[in-house]
Amino acid sequence: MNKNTLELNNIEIKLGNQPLIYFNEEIKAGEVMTVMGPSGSGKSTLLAYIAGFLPEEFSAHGQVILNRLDITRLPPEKRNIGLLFQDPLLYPHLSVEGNLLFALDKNKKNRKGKVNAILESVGLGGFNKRDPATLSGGQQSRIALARLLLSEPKAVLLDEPFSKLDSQLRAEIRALVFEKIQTAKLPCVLVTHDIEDANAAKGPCIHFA
Ligand SMILES: Nc1ncnc2c1ncn2[C@@H]1O[C@H](COP(=O)(O)OP(=O)(O)OP(=O)(O)O)[C@@H](O)[C@H]1O
Repeated sequence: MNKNTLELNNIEIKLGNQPLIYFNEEIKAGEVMTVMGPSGSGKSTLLAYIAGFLPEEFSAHGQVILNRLDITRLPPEKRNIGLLFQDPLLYPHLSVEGNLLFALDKNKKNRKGKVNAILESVGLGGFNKRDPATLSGGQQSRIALARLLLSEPKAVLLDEPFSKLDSQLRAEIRALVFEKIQTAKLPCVLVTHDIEDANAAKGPCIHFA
């Protein structure tokens, strides 16, 4: 059974006429595939292709299959893919709770209960009314993770989400993110420059030239 699998089949991306990426890999449930390589080698471009927002300067072939469904031509909002970036990108005009409710389907029952539970699970129980600007970098990362989990993605893409954190905090947040990905049995692609991220991840490690 290949449920909860992200298949990247013969992905070929060019920038103008210039080949940038050729790529073929399968990421299983709970696995984190690490993508490393020099600046400009196409790491973020691969994530943009998987998520469905490749800029028009690029041309691409190949299939993105998520849980056996070909999502290659679906718009980003229909792909059920969660993203975390270097910046937590919290809405500054909303409280922590407001940020989390925003990510939660309006038709869900017990929305506040779900927010409380997810805050507990990322170690920030009771932070509901806090202004995101008053949170530390690590706390903001935890809220960004909570928001991602509330949106119930079927796969997760991480673009250097730990790189602004100091090394101890980085290890702590990385362990939390990997634990949640494993528990939810999600396939994940992690772009990073840090070999410690790659060592901590369970899954294939790819180097772009
Ligand atoms: N919208 C765009 N238009 C034209 N070229 C682009 C565009 N976006 C990215 N590029 C180019 O595509 C190449 C790959 O960029 P990409 O951001 O994927 O690299 P990266 O490996 O993620 O780099 P970094 O480690 O610095 O984040 C680079 O040469 C970049 O300049």
